[in-house]
Amino acid sequence: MVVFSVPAEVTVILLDIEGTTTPIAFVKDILFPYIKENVKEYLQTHWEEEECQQDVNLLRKQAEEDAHLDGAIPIPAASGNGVDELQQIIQAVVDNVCWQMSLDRKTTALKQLQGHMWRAAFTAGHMKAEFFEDVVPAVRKWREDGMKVYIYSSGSVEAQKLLFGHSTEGNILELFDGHFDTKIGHKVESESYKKIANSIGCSTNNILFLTDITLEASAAEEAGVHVAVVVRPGNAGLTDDEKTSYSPITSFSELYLPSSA
Ligand SMILES: CSCCC(=O)C(=O)COP(=O)(O)O
Ligand SMILES: [Mg+2]
Repeated sequence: MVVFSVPAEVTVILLDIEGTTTPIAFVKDILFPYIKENVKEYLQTHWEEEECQQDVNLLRKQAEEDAHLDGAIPIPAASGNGVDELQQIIQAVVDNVCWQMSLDRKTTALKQLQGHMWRAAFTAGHMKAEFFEDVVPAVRKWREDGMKVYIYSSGSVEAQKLLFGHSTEGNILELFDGHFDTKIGHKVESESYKKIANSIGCSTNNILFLTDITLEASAAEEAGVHVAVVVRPGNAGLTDDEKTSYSPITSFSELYLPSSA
């Protein structure tokens, strides 16, 4: 049951994660609660480490940019005033992280810390990433048909590699030619897709982007990228207008590649 014929000029498939390869429930019920439940202890344990200090500095910079936003939580710099001050700063970081997460913000600062925190849970085998059942067979088939397959998610590249390296399907990292995150730009900005094409070494019209978010789809389209919007169980539904404007698919098996004929 083919519902989307992939244009012949497409040589690269670019995949979103949450709501596209992976159920939103896995992110909202497993990945995000892990952060909220463990962030304070993580900061207390790793505070002196260079990586943790870099994460905190990036969060502090983000907090300064966010100062004008309703409910924004500043992160004070240390003045060297002892244990009480340190605990206050840690609490401010915790509150800032929880505030950002309550708004499902996709800032590089938040995503970088989350990626570092998930490392322990994935590598210890406490968490295994989940994919919709059509995902892995389709990606294998696309690669056999000569497609390159990349990931573009708001989750940090480090987090993406943890996810695909520790999944219910095992380590499937080898299926991907590369990864992009918000360091290249935000997913709702068309410039990001031009930069991705440039980095891959192709034209934007050689790329097909699969995502569940129509704002991301329209930004990609504006850059000349082909898009198909993915509708999965647990995703927000599309409006009638969105159903008409985009090409909704419910499974990767609904894509038809001319090269596979
Ligand atoms: C390694 S992805 C973790 C999920 C996440 O943090 C996220 O923000 C997912 O966003 P996406 O761009 O994949 O929809
Ligand atoms: Mg998504």
